[in-house]
Amino acid sequence: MTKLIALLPGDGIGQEIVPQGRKVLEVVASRLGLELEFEEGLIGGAAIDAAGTPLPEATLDLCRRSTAILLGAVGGPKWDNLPVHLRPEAGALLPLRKQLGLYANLRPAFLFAPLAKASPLKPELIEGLDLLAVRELTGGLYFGEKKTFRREDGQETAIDTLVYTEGEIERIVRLAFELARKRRRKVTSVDKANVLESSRLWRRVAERVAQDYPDVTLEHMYVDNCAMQLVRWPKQFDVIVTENMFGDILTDQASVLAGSIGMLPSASLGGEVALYEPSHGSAPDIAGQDKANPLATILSVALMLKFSLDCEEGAKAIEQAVAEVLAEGYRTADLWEEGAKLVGCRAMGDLVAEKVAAILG
Ligand SMILES: NC(=O)c1ccc[n+]([C@@H]2O[C@H](COP(=O)([O-])OP(=O)(O)OC[C@H]3O[C@@H](n4cnc5c(N)ncnc54)[C@H](O)[C@@H]3O)[C@@H](O)[C@H]2O)c1
Ligand SMILES: CC(C)[C@H](C(=O)O)[C@@H](O)C(=O)O
Ligand SMILES: [Mg+2]
Repeated sequence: MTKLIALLPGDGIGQEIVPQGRKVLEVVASRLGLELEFEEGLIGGAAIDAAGTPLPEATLDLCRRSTAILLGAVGGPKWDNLPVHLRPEAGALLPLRKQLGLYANLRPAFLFAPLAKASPLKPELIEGLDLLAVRELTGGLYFGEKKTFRREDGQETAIDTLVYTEGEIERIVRLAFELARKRRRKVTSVDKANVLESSRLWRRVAERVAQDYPDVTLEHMYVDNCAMQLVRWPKQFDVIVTENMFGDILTDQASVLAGSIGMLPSASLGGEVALYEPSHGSAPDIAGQDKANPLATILSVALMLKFSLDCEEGAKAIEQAVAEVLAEGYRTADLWEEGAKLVGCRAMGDLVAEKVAAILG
């Protein structure tokens, strides 16, 4: 049966990287006999400009009809002065995640061996890095009550609220344990339980869930320590599970260990449709210049094959293709090192697509 893939390029480099992801997916599909159909939708600033709203009904409808979604990025300076809820980020990306029930955001930080020199850490600290961040995606500070008002003393005041229910915590922590079982059997639950009530609840729930997984080690770590440990000794981590905003910040940091933010893919799961997107943003500083690294998007396609299209073989072929292209010395500018062969976004997409074709025969 033909499966529908929604393509939402969005803004900035989103327009350049999504076509590379599609190209690679089409090669996998043609070699392995997957029947896929693609339909493009508007989101973010592009949707504001074309349709007057960051998340048009037609886009939501397309997403709901799809098996999986490949998203580029949203946002950019052009829309920065809009009220928060009308902006591409809080007006489109967050409601899309929420409405599709995508509470689990998986962000694997994996160092491809040829990129050891692109990492800021010494080779012995970084070689073999393979950690998985499991970020809660539809709760916490992003989704609690917010308001701005003038206090009695005349001070302009703003409030954001960090709310979690035990059910929201339990489902994400449970997923982290399930994933750890297929890996190195260690879960680090990251919180700020020395200060926050929501973190104290998070810790209690994590302890409770851990009882169902006696074969997996649970450790708790404060988020500030985690930020430090990530650059001190990242290989101590297997699966990190944490609340929405902590996960947002820690994963940008972890991406650099793997060479660049342009290397960090993501899968957002939990609903009937899953969403795949690179962890980075629309990179307005390099947009439209064919400089963006498309590998986070291409590796997100590998996650799509694994989690939504039941095609482990295609996912593995993409990962192998990326490894081989990097081993041959090709680099986008963010990964540049002496002696490398500099390529643009489209050329990197072509190289991976050709390699996938060769691997799958
Ligand atoms: N999921 C999303 O759609 C998403 C994620 C993060 C930020 N944003 C939005 O993107 C806009 C820009 O945000 P920002 O500048 O803070 O973060 P960003 O991730 O877009 O860029 C940060 C830095 O990383 C570089 N970079 C990012 N992706 C790259 C890639 N694939 N290849 C090479 N270099 C890359 C950029 O050039 C920039 O120097 C903002 O509007 C922000 O809200 C959207
Ligand atoms: C754009 C923003 C709302 C988004 C987030 O914080 O979730 C982004 O930073 C991400 O990491 O996907
Ligand atoms: Mg982020």
